[in-house]
Amino acid sequence: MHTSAVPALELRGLVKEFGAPAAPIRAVDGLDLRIEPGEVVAFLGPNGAGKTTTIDMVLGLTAPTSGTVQVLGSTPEAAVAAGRVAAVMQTGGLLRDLTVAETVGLTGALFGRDVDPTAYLERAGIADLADRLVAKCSGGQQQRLRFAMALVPDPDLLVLDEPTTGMDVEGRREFWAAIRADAARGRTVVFATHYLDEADAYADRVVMVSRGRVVPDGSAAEVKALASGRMVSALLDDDAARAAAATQVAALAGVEAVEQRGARLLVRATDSDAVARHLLNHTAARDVEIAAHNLEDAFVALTSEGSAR
Ligand SMILES: Nc1ncnc2c1ncn2[C@@H]1O[C@H](COP(=O)(O)OP(=O)(O)OP(=O)(O)O)[C@@H](O)[C@H]1O
Repeated sequence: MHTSAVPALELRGLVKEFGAPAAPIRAVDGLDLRIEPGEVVAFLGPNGAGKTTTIDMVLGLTAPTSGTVQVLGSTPEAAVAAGRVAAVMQTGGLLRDLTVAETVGLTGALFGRDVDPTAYLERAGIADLADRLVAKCSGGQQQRLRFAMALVPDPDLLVLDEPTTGMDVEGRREFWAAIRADAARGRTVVFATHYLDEADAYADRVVMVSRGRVVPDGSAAEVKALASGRMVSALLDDDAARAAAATQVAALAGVEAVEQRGARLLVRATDSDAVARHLLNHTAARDVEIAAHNLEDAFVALTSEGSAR
């Protein structure tokens, strides 16, 4: 990563509170982040982590409670007004009765420019849809149209808030192919997602956000490992038998963590079948359950272990 004098984005001590001052909800809780020009960065975090609130502050849609946002060396409002930052949001911004090409033409007019829509549609991979009505486009096609519109001011920074929510796998793949091809020309891209695979596949750098803060760097691989594992849980009523079983499974290959919670034994492991087999065959365990670890659990595990909060 190169360091330039003016970062594409710099967030310092960013805080956003909602609700009554007496009992505020802290959506963003002291977020620090610097993104260099040309980086493609994913904000990865579970629901309610504060991703959208952060993006809203980057776009000047809402003011921070405290802390600062600098976009390309200026305020968000100035950067947006100058067309230096543009966004692809999940919804809104489209008129159903226009065609795809007309929509891009109108976007140009809003910036006081007479643009040729074709070039933008090609870059978004939807040139073949030029004459289709917006209302007839699929969700994924509409997102690529929003992307084409965002390209019109030729922004230095492109911000996308969970742009592929609701798209099928093929739609997501095509959408990201268009974004990556564009980013290869040097544009800075910041996107929010709660798809771990998407962050992993399309970002140069993954910034994990949890409870309004950035989870310390270097933990992307840790979250991935946590999220890919399985949780085996079993009931062992007798305390001594449970303790003995805990010692036994801890020695099995691929077991990452063993915890006793009440009468339950919880085992995080890569080979959940081996753990379940051992518990059923060699201990008094009953009511054995195996569950996939999801991103949400992985974040909770990581942040409760690693954070000072
Ligand atoms: N206008 C609002 N008023 C009150 N609380 C809000 C408001 N906007 C967001 N919040 C709260 O702030 C927290 C962060 O929300 P935010 O939408 O930023 O998270 P997110 O990471 O984008 O989540 P998701 O992935 O679900 O979109 C949540 O607890 C949410 O309920």
